[in-house]
Amino acid sequence: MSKGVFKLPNITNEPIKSYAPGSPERKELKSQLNALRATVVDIPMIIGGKEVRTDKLMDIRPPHDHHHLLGHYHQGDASHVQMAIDAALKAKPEWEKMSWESRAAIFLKAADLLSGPYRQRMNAVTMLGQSKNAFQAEIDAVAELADFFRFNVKNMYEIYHMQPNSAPGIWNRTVWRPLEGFIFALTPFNFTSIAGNLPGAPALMGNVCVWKPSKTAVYSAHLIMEILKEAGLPDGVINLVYCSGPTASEVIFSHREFAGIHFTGSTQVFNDIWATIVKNIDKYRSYPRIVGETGGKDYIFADPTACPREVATAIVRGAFEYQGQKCSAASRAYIPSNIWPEVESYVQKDLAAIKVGGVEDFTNFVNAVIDEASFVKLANAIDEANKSSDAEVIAGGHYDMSAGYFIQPTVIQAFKPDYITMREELFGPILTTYVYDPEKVDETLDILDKTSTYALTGAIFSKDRTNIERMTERLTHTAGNFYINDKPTGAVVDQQPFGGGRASGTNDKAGTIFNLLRWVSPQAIKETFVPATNYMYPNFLEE
Ligand SMILES: NC(=O)c1ccc[n+]([C@@H]2O[C@H](COP(=O)([O-])OP(=O)(O)OC[C@H]3O[C@@H](n4cnc5c(N)ncnc54)[C@H](O)[C@@H]3O)[C@@H](O)[C@H]2O)c1
Ligand SMILES: N[C@@H](CCC=O)C(=O)O
Repeated sequence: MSKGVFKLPNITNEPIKSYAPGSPERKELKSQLNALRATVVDIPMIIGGKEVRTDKLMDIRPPHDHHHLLGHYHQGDASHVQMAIDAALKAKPEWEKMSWESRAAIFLKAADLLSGPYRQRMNAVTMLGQSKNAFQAEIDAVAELADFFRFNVKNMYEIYHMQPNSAPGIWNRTVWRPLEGFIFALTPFNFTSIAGNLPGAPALMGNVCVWKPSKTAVYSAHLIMEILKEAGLPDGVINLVYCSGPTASEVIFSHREFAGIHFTGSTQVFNDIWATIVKNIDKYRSYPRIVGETGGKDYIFADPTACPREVATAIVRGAFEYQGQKCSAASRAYIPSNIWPEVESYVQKDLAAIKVGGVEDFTNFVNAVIDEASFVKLANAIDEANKSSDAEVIAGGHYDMSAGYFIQPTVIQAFKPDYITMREELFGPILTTYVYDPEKVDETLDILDKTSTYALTGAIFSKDRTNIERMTERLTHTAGNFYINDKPTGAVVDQQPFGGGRASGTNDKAGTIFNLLRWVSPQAIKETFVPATNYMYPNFLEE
């Protein structure tokens, strides 16, 4: 129990290291990569703090080098999901009782372990397991995850300070109770930080969790658990299981104690989950909290005054960093014909210079896509564009999975604004451009608004302040994260709170109080110091 109203340590964004040639961090990271490549790891599930192994071993291989074996993980089944729920519910009473400052200390310590002694191991497992280059791993797996852990503590502190006023003679208080039951964290492959934040945020607020990571991000998920354990997270507060999504869903969504889902992933999976929860609503003790950040069809829109070099740089970084596998990645661009030849020539020049290959060679800007299923989907989209009279592949277009799942950064020019790759999320290094008549800015903004069901990120480029204001207003519902003269990726915790609307999610803004408020059920307490002793009020008295 707290005996003091404590101040938090100063909380700021984790500084990002450069990994420039000759830097100590580059040397240390390279030696971690070599060491991990020379080992075959065995990764168990973690349920109730115990390592759980099965006889079903699944390979872990780098997407950019799928002939190489990094290790195995132990695949569970429905019985392990049930074990995880039981372990979570067993840990719940003690965890709920733990003081806020101890919960805060665990997550602050985890952030310091991650950004300190574990930094290069975390980068290396993310690089090898998810095919991220050094810079992309650093901004995600270290900086953003440490930021989530630290800023969530700051936000919890602010929430706990949200207290009501009290009239004389009484004391009103708000107790920020965790939810009754357990939370299910269902996490995607593409961001180690998101994977750690989805169970981490509810746990910090006093909840217990079952966590099922993506099968292609088990390596980094396991390391997050190791760090949390070392930071002092009690056994059973977060339980890590590896099984198929439908297997986990079957057990979890029919459990009476299911209290909420913290999801990030594709829109269709989230829609199915929502429908299942609705179907099962009578089974639950309380109305479950449903938080999901989902897909995108993120855009860059340039007006006729935009600077071609700036637009081209935003396209190359926004569409192709991490192989376009950021939910925020630019995947459609609207460029007016007066600047298009110059924009295209800069993009072509940059793409000709970009190196594609494994993460071990730090000069590779683009690495592999996550797995064979994604590779096939992207290769098919390129083939379709090559066959279509409504589109033309104008850059890249090559793919090869003999050594790793490599898709060359590709630009498709669509001749119709509703060509399929202008509408549907592909989640890979493919950008589709539509060149419009500079006299038709307003009509093209309407087209942009109506072409896709998503509304996650978007960027406009212009040198004209009146246009900037007009476009910002016109596009207000098209993006939860909107950028003016910048690429649509790279949101930083506490600076550009992340999340989108429409089919892109519930927009609860990870890393903010809005998200944390979903994991508490406030209780209002009124305490009266001198209770009434007469039931009558004066108005009932006779004249
Ligand atoms: N909006 C955001 O903040 C944000 C951030 C990152 C990723 N994303 C989105 O995530 C997607 C890419 O990630 P992904 O490929 O890991 O997504 P995914 O939807 O395939 O998987 C997400 C999680 O759901 C599980 N899952 C898959 N099918 C399931 C099913 N039928 N039932 C239950 N669980 C199931 C997966 O095993 C994984 O753990 C993209 O659509 C991307 O836009 C969104
Ligand atoms: N926060 C990341 C997006 C995470 C989604 O995959 C960005 O803004 O680029």
